[in-house]
Amino acid sequence: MDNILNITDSIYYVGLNDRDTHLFENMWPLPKGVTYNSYLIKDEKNVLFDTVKATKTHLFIEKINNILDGKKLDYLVINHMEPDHSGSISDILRAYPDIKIIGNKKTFEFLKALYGIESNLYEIKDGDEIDLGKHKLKFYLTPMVHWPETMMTFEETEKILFAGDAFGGFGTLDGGVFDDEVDIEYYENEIRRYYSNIVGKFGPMVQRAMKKLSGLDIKIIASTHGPVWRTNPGRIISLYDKWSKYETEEGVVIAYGSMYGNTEKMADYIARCLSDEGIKNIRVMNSSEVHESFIINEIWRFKGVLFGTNTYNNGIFPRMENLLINLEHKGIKNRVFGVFGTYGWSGGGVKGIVEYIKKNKWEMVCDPVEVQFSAHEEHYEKLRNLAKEMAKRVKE
Ligand SMILES: Cc1cc2nc3c(=O)[nH]c(=O)nc-3n(C[C@H](O)[C@H](O)[C@H](O)COP(=O)(O)O)c2cc1C
Repeated sequence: MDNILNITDSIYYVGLNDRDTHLFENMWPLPKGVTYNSYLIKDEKNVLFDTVKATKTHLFIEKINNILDGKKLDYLVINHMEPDHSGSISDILRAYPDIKIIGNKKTFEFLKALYGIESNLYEIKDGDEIDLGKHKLKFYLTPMVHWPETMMTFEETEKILFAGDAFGGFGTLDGGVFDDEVDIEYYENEIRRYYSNIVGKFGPMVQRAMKKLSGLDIKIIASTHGPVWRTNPGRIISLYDKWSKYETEEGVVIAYGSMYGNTEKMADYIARCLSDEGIKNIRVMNSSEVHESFIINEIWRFKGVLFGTNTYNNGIFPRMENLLINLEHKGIKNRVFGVFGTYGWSGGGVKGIVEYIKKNKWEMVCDPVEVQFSAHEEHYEKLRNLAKEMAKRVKE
């Protein structure tokens, strides 16, 4: 019985690190890896919470077998059906053919459509409870955090919330698993990146879920990604509250696209002017170099957003347009925006960004600043003015 990690005396961590996958959802970079967390309660009835990505099934089942030590697995609770958590369900069913799979109506629709599984089902409704012996589970449906079937399970004796993807983040657990065992600031940035990239679009549904859970005396939050919060669960709850309300800090993100440095020159000048105005948090980010995942993360944090682009084939520089498409998907709100850029002959880059801003009803701090080929002495006043208007708004 080696390598067994207890969350409490009878609750075990059976998740795994993934340092091999480079892109989460084949899209979001994973420089620090990711975990697929799963948990097991041993009681009169033994229950597993979610599974792991199919690439990790073998190690996962080995861990479960070690802990159960010949005992049977009675239930599998599926809080979320995304394949990074549901990928081992078929194998669990093969290993434990008598298991009952607990989920809601939508879970079972997805289970059939994804894996063809239609047997061993135990359907629950919002607020239903199941007794395990010493432990008691209560189910809370939390749709669209961030899929339609998503739910959370509260274990009432030890007051632990099995939260699915909510409160989770990127980053492997390198030894430490609990919030008090790790440098939590190292994880917080990756938790916000996970939130903004994966869950961010669903802020109102996160708020609805948090209201539903607000009466619970939660001692431990066990998400399906990242650290387990046992010492300060209030910290991740308040961060989630802030992010899902689209609240901001004082600071400006300048995201730009530039082939030959002319638009970048404007970005650097504006950044210097913002600093003159007393803004300390300024992030100048090259959209060709920095994946939009990281730019979105910074935009989720700060109130001011400046977009810079050259003109490329009559339109926005493609890497910048990609960022705009993503931000539009995320439904970003409560920010103030500004635009600057360059063109050679006909223009179209700056105009294209302004169209995005209008379409999304995002607020602009002042008119855009556009120059032919490169900014010179006569353009600096306008750029300084853009920085001043932006600084004024983010300090409000
Ligand atoms: C491949 C390419 C395509 C371009 N397409 C246009 C265009 O359609 N319309 C235009 O006005 N300028 C166009 N330009 C000119 C650039 O927008 C201009 O040179 C600008 O100063 C480049 O800024 P940068 O150095 O920040 O990339 C193009 C330049 C290149 C290299």
